Amino acid sequence: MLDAKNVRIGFIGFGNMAQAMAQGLLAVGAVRADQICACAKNWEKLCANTRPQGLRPCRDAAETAASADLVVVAVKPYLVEQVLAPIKELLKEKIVVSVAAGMPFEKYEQILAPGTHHLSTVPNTPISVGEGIIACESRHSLTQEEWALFEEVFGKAALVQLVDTAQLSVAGTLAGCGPAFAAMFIEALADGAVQQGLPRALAYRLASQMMVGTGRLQLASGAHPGAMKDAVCSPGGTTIVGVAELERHGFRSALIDALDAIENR
Ligand SMILES: NC(=O)C1=CN([C@@H]2O[C@H](COP(=O)(O)OP(=O)(O)OC[C@H]3O[C@@H](n4cnc5c(N)ncnc54)[C@H](OP(=O)(O)O)[C@@H]3O)[C@@H](O)[C@H]2O)C=CC1
Ligand SMILES: O=C(O)[C@@H]1CCC=N1
Repeated sequence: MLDAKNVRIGFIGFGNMAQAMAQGLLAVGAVRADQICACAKNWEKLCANTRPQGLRPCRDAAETAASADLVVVAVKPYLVEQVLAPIKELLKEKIVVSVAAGMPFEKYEQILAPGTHHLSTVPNTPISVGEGIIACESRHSLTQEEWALFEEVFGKAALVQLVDTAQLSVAGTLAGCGPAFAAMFIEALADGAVQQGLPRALAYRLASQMMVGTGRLQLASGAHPGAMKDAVCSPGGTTIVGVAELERHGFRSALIDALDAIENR
C-alpha cells in the first residue's frame, strides 16, 4: 500500500515551482530525497538542481513517470499537452497532480487517457520553507486514499485548500502570484527605510518579519484586516499619516486592479 514513507514522487519539469515543492517536502521531512525524481529540458542544469540534494535526475518524462507513483506536472501550461501526450498510457496507473496555472480538471480530461486519476492545483513558492499554499480543485478523480496521501504528504509543507472549479483561478492567482506582490511590498518598504538611513539588509529583515508576523496574527486571531489596521493607527499618530498617503496613491485599488487584470487577461 502507498504511504508517505514509500510513495515515489516524480516532477515533470523542475524549474522554480517544482524545486520549491521538492525543497519544502525535504525541509519538513514529508518524504526522503530518495523518494523524489525529476526531469527537465536541460540535463546539466537538472543534474545540478537534483544530485546535490540526493534527488534522482531522469532523462525524460517517460522515465520520470515510470519511476514515480505520484507525478507532478510542473512545465509551463502551454507545454503540458505536448509533454504528456507520449506518456498518456503510463499515467493511467499514476496519481497525476498538475501545478500548471489555468489547467483545471476539464482540460486534463481532454489531454489524459480516460480513467486517469488526476488533480489540478496551483501552489506557491513559500512551500519551499514549509509555509506554502496549494489551491486544489475540488473536482478531481483521485480515490479517497490517493487524496488522503496527497494531503498528508504535501500538507506538511503547505496549506492544502480545496476550492470550487470556478474559484481555482482566482485562488491560484492570490496564492501563486501573491508572493511576487508581497516581495514587491517588502522591497518598496525597505527602499523607503533605506532612504531614511536604515541599512538595506536590516530593512529587508524587519520588513519580512513584519509580513510574517502580521499574517500569523491574522490567521491566529481571525481579525478583520481593517480592525488590525485600526489597532495600529493612534489618533493623530504616525501610522495614519502613512495610511492616508497610501490611500492617496491608490494602494488598495492597485492590488484589486492587479487581480482583476490577471483574471481578465
Ligand atoms: N513559479 C511560480 O511561483 C508558480 C508556478 N506555477 C506553475 O508551475 C509551472 C512551472 O512554472 P515555473 O516552475 O515557474 O517555470 P520554470 O520555467 O521555472 O520551469 C519549467 C520547467 O519545465 C522544464 N521543461 C521545459 N520543457 C520540458 C520538457 N519538454 N520536458 C520536461 N521538462 C521541461 C524546464 O526545463 P529547463 O529548466 O531545463 O528549461 C523547467 O525545469 C507552470 O505551469 C506555472 O503555471 C504555479 C504556481 C506558482
Ligand atoms: O506567473 C505565472 O504564470 C505563474 C502562475 C502563478 C504564479 N506564477
